[in-house]
Amino acid sequence: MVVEKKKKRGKSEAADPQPRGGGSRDHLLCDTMWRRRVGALLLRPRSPLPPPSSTLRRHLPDHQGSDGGNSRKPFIAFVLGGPGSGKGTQCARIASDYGFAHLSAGDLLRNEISSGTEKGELILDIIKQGKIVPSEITVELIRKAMESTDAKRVLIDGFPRCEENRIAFERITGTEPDLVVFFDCPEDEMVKRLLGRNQGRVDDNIETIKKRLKVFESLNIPVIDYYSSRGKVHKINATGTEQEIFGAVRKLFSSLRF
Ligand SMILES: Nc1ncnc2c1ncn2[C@@H]1O[C@H](COP(=O)(O)OP(=O)(O)OP(=O)(O)O)[C@@H](O)[C@H]1O
Ligand SMILES: Nc1ccn([C@@H]2O[C@H](COP(=O)(O)O)[C@@H](O)[C@H]2O)c(=O)n1
Ligand SMILES: [Mg+2]
Repeated sequence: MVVEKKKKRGKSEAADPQPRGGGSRDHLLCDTMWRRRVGALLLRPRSPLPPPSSTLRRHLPDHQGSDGGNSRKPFIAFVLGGPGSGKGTQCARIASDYGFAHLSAGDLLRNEISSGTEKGELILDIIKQGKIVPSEITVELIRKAMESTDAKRVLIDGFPRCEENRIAFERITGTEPDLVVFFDCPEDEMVKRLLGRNQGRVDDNIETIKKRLKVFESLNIPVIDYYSSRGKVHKINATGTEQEIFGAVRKLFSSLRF
């Protein structure tokens, strides 16, 4: 199933998106420009990315398991949707009712900002602009978080945000998601929710929200389309109350064989 395009998501004028093939793509940078700026940071001598460690390998091969249960990889669900579509809210409920570890890419990046490192400053700068952090940084944070959980079911919330994220994840971890959940929400509803979130996030202001919506439309939707073409996407209507939406989520998760 290829996901219907933005018309169905009730686009508002707030986003003023550029056509995918044309117009200025500055706001769409996955990491081209930033790579230049952070070249030194990323290319600094450091140990090369290790091959999946034994802990991660235990999680990564086919999750059906091939050596008596010792090599089971966790069931991995990517959770996608526009900014404010309710990914974090629904993930918290899924984690609690279905025993998933909840790894939020945004939270992992924000934790890195709190560390006060040079990398943290770079991440803050990118998040303030609603752009996407270089994949090497995000995938490494996710890889470490996956390694440090024993959970057999993992939700990866807000990742992959662009094709480059997806490809880097698959290359570095050697695995793919078992399921992709897409919370489909109209833009005007997402804007309303974000402006009312009140959690002091540096990117919850109308200017940055507009940029995040454009980035979602231009870079994240192609990832959803990619997984749709592989039969992995389950789209959930993310309008209505949290409880109503969780009703649809429950239907999906109760039908899964982990
Ligand atoms: N169904 C809903 N109806 C109204 N408000 C909601 C609903 N679901 C979540 N919210 C609220 O909307 C805001 C955004 O929700 P949430 O943080 O879960 O979104 P998100 O998709 O994780 O956003 P982001 O991509 O910015 O992290 C929060 O304040 C949350 O409490
Ligand atoms: N894969 C990702 C995920 C997030 N970011 C950056 O963090 C911001 C906030 O993410 P949320 O999921 O918490 O909304 C997002 O706008 C990006 O700037 C990222 O770069 N890559
Ligand atoms: Mg979130």
